[in-house]
Amino acid sequence: MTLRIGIAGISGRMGRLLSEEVAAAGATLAGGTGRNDDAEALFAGSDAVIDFTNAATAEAHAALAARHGRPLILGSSGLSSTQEAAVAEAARSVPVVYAANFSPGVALLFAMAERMAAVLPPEQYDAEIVEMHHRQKVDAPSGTAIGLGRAVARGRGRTLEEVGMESGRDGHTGPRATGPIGFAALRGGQVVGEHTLLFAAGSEHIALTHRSFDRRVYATGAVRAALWAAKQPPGLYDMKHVLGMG
Ligand SMILES: NC(=O)C1=CN([C@@H]2O[C@H](COP(=O)(O)OP(=O)(O)OC[C@H]3O[C@@H](n4cnc5c(N)ncnc54)[C@H](OP(=O)(O)O)[C@@H]3O)[C@@H](O)[C@H]2O)C=CC1
Ligand SMILES: O=C(O)C1=N[C@H](C(=O)O)C[C@H](O)C1
Repeated sequence: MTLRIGIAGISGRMGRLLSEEVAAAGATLAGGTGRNDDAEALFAGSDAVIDFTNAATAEAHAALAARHGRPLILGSSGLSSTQEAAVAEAARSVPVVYAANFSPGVALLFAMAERMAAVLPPEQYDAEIVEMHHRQKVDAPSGTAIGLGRAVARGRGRTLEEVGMESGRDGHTGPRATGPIGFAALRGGQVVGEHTLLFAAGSEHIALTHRSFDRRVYATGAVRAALWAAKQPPGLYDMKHVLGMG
């Protein structure tokens, strides 16, 4: 029997592509919801649910996934620490794949960022993250930019909260502090998603850039994650686990 996958946010930019990718993967589209639909019924009638909606809805859907015993694939970004704690709580009873970015390229970028940060001393190499997205995006910095920041902090043996984030520089900011990671967010046009991590030192710069040209790459990754998650024990996973890198 094929896996029945439900899609929360089915009419959105990602939701429409996800419907196509579910069919392309040979799975069954169990149904989909928008803002005014019955999420309870979606979870009851699906073997796994993919959510690309928004932060508040993602939190509610994490609780529904746990209540119905359904794997959850979570792509929504902009979650607060409290909302992320609710996702982690759900992952105690069901598999949850929570990825800031479902493209394989970004999974590799995170791994490389962590390794580079482990080698380049923060006293000499300032880490700066620049991202650009389409004008409809509502959260900043992007989930992927925050994920990159977390990877850099991890490479430096700390958390992002410990090293600190410097974003929205404007006016008389004073010299750059040593340690915090800088973030800049650009918005405009129809840019699907671009991220650059820059390590800047006195005598050299090294930059890693990822560009998505088609958001289908995220949809393919999310469906792959759903098929994978359906066979996993409860736990909090991300794309590196799905790709066998974790
Ligand atoms: N992790 C990843 O790889 C990626 C993550 N994203 C993230 O996914 C999210 C969605 O992105 P995108 O598709 O571009 O955004 P859209 O705004 O195009 O789509 C979101 C959809 O969710 C719907 N929605 C809102 N509230 C609910 C609800 N309570 N129940 C069900 N559906 C609801 C919206 O409906 P309505 O229009 O009625 O409000 C809308 O159709 C964002 O957080 C984005 O950052 C995006 C791309 C890749
Ligand atoms: O909103 C988007 O479009 C995207 N959101 C994700 C993010 O916040 O990182 C992933 C990708 O960059 C596209």
